[in-house]
Amino acid sequence: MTDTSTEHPFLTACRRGKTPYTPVWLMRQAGRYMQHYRDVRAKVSFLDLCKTPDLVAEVTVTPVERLNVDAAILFADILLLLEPMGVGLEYATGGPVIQRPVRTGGDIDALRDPVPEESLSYVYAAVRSTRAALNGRVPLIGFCGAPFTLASYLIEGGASRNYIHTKRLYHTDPGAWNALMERLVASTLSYVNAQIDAGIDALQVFDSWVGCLAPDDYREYVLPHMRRLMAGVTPGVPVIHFGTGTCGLLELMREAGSDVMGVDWRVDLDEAWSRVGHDMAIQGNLDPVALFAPPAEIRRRVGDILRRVQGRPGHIFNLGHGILPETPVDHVRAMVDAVHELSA
Ligand SMILES: Cc1c2[nH]c(c1CCC(=O)O)Cc1[nH]c(c(CCC(=O)O)c1C)Cc1[nH]c(c(CCC(=O)O)c1C)Cc1[nH]c(c(C)c1CCC(=O)O)C2
Repeated sequence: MTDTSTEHPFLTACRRGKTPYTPVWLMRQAGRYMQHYRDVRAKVSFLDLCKTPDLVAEVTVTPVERLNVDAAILFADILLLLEPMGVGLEYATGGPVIQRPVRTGGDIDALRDPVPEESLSYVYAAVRSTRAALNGRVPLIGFCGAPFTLASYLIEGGASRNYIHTKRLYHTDPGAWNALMERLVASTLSYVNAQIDAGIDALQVFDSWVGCLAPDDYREYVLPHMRRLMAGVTPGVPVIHFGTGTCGLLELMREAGSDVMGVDWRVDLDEAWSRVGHDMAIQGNLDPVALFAPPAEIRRRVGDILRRVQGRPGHIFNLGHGILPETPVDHVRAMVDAVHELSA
């Protein structure tokens, strides 16, 4: 795994090449389920942690060492890009809060356009210090939020159940909606292309909440923006496109143009793969709650997912969404070992 002269299996799988085993990493692999992370967070707030490159490197690398996963994901957050837009980003105990949500065309006009190279320079410093700490052991994944999911936080002011304000904006003022999405795409592209310049090896675009949309609304109000986003990413770095609840959207999401499709557990992986097409790689898709089962049951379920894809090159094993804070660490390690052993 320390041999940097050959490409790492994670990157080979993103390009649908044959690998000696199925590579695996986990969304939220750095987080509260790990004692080490809780110890760090006892001393520093979430935002200050994100803004301290040496601490970012430490919490990014620790799960790689403890779990033996095949990729690291930079410790950051999709909402960091919203802070320099001037809307008041805060991480409260109940989750992230936007203090001044945008609801009208006037609110959208008043947003600042972030200059990521300046206001988010701490992210690029974190990429460099994390790369140095990883020392070529595994590739580093950078990430961003997709414009729909970012817009939903900006408009709702936080998490949402029904996305009423978000949907009402495109129902009542599609011009303002498209202006907001265009600005989010432009800022996101400067943000991620500078992550690529700083040294990330792959990019994951999180459209976590896009599954709330009817397919016609996705096609009209989201897909054109996703296409421009994917087309604007500096070539050469594989792009993973992830969402949850996307069973009704997979064929449309394919048209956005990523290299890898990330799917949750609500769809069989082989069905998802044939629907997006075997000319794309696929990532997923164990239910995060399956990690609360006994290790023997976890292993059986890992085997079920691996059997569904029948060793076809281009599968990256992951959960269908992030690890939950209460998850037992030894069960996570048992899952990673099961993926490596059963796929070898
Ligand atoms: C929707 C979204 C957010 N952030 C992110 C998404 C997309 C992924 C998904 O769908 O879960 C992405 C994200 N957020 C975080 C990472 C770090 C890398 C990793 O995956 O390990 C990543 C990739 C750290 C974090 N981001 C956050 C935490 C918890 C903060 C803490 O330490 O208290 C972490 C580890 C805060 C955050 N940030 C966000 C929420 C909803 C929350 C609160 C939920 C929670 O508390 O788990 C927005």
